[in-house]
Amino acid sequence: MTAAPSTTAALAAREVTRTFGTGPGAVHGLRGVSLTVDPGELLVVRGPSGSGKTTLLNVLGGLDAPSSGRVWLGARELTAMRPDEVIAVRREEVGYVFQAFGLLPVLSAAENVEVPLRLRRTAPRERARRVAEALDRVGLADHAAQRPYELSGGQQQRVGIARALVAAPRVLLADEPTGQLDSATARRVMDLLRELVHTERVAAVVTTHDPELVARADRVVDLHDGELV
Ligand SMILES: Nc1ncnc2c1ncn2[C@@H]1O[C@H](COP(=O)(O)OP(=O)(O)OP(=O)(O)O)[C@@H](O)[C@H]1O
Repeated sequence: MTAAPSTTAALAAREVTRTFGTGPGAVHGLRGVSLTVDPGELLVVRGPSGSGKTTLLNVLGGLDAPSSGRVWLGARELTAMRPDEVIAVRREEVGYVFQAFGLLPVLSAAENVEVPLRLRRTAPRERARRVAEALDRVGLADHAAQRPYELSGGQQQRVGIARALVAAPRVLLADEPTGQLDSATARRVMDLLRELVHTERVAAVVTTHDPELVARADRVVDLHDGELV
């Protein structure tokens, strides 16, 4: 019997498993993971390499389907949707921050931030307004025209955060977002991420090994061999 998610949770997973392959060689990426994240909450998922952190984020964000179990974004069950519905809901509801920033090198900071709005077919004037606002929130209003290679690592990740939040998603997923930053820069980026999660009321799931990042969580869970412990 699978319990229904709390009505206030922005994100919920119940008894999620993800198995790669079959038979004796099968790899159990996730084994019965259940969690909920509320709006404005920063949940850190900590775990050693290979514990299933990336697999969990992929399943929570609808980039991968679980082998069993259920996932909800708000009241909508991702695991009950057709693939095209999942893609549409993902664009509407989920922002991603990547370890290696994931910026397109030929685009300026502003154009990178604009990408999710173009995917959602937001009108040009509204796009320009939202991009300027998002860059301002991450302190990069004066760097809008610069390409990623003209920015520091911390600035590039701030562009990544602006891009993830520009379309006001319900959920933010970040896989080792400070993994490529020196510790002082990582602290500043984390402080910004935490502040934005709280002010924008987005439900965030962030994976990390970084103790600085763990210290800034509202809640921490540990993943070991695909299980929450
Ligand atoms: N597409 C796949 N096919 C087969 N096995 C996979 C696949 N993706 C992940 N795995 C396996 O599932 C387990 C969890 O992997 P995952 O990448 O989620 O771990 P992780 O905690 O994110 O690790 P890291 O911190 O090194 O990124 C590992 O044993 C991995 O080899």
